[in-house]
Amino acid sequence: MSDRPYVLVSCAMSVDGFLDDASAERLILSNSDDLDRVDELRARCDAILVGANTIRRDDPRLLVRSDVRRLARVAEGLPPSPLRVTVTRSGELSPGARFFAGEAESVVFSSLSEALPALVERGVRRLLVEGGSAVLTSLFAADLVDELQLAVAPFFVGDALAPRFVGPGAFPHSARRRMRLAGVEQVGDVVVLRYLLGAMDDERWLREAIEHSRLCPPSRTAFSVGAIVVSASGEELARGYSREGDPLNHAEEAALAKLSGDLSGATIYSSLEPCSTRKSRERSCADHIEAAGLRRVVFAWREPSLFVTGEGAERLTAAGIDVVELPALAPNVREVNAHLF
Ligand SMILES: NC(=O)C1=CN([C@@H]2O[C@H](COP(=O)(O)OP(=O)(O)OC[C@H]3O[C@@H](n4cnc5c(N)ncnc54)[C@H](OP(=O)(O)O)[C@@H]3O)[C@@H](O)[C@H]2O)C=CC1
Ligand SMILES: Nc1c(N[C@@H]2O[C@H](COP(=O)(O)O)[C@@H](O)[C@H]2O)[nH]c(=O)[nH]c1=O
Repeated sequence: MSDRPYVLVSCAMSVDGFLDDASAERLILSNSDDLDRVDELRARCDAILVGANTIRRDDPRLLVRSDVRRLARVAEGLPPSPLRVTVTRSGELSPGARFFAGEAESVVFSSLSEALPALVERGVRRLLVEGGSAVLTSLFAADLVDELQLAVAPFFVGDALAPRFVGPGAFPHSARRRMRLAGVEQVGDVVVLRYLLGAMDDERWLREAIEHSRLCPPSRTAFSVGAIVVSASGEELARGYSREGDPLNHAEEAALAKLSGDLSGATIYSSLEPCSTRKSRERSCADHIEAAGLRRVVFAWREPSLFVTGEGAERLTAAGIDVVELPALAPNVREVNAHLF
């Protein structure tokens, strides 16, 4: 079992890096479309965490607002809104806070190091952290964030007493370990920057999977693919290559067959996009990945339509799995498969 969930930080800051102003009123930095984007993130996670001071200052509900999204969750057998989580050392939380009211469950921990494994125990695989500054500083400094979605609002706050996005800290992502920019989205007058913090690891593991594919017995009718399953804490769990042990085996299938138990925090690195249909067997690699409970897939090369039409990335995304494509490594995969072209 992984020791922590996939941690996605979502917050909005002013162009000069503040999460709020210093007044007692909550400052809305997002616009309505951006708040709707955050609502979608809420609907797709298992729990939402904020620091105790955000509860004291903002009195947030932390519920999914959209009826459609709440109903869709219920149809999937989930509660209408995710579990609400906070951390506090002082324990100073008002029982009348909205955090404790309404249709979602609420849970309070005394530290982040207690909270993360306990949430895994409760079945939380994907945790959305919305702030505030102190909690974000701790999580980033401890290298516990997998993804950051940062909305930048087009105005200044300019008050030294206001909370910054993060305070000072020894952050592992410095100039020497840059986060990977995975997307830039304009939402009206707000820009949303999406960063992946395990970026260096992604590239390293994917290169390793491509090297592993060199072990494949050559075939004129199938690709040579390598796959590696890595836990949330960065340990290799299993690896596989095409035709390993059986001439019909795919790499992802071979790797996953070596594993059992909870793989929800793990990532599978595959040199080629996982297949969505196959001629030789009934279940595709996309099926195997979904069935194994993996929530993250990283691959280098979209499957060229030589043998079947690949829609693995689309299928996995539609199943709520995070799919990351690193096309910069696609030529390396093509080189291993040069005999097919
Ligand atoms: N723009 C945005 O997207 C967002 C803005 N905000 C803003 O952020 C501000 C709040 O930020 P901030 O004041 O930094 O507070 P936080 O919300 O980060 O809460 C800090 C409190 O959380 C508890 N805490 C933090 N870290 C730990 C830990 N490791 N272990 C145990 N408890 C911990 C402590 O509670 P205790 O004191 O009880 O011991 C601490 O005082 C508000 O103004 C809010 O509006 C918040 C979220 C999103
Ligand atoms: N101000 C601000 C955010 N603030 C976050 O939203 C919480 C309020 O949630 P709720 O009561 O459910 O609406 C608040 O406590 C804080 O965590 N979020 C954003 O995406 N953009 C914003 O501009």
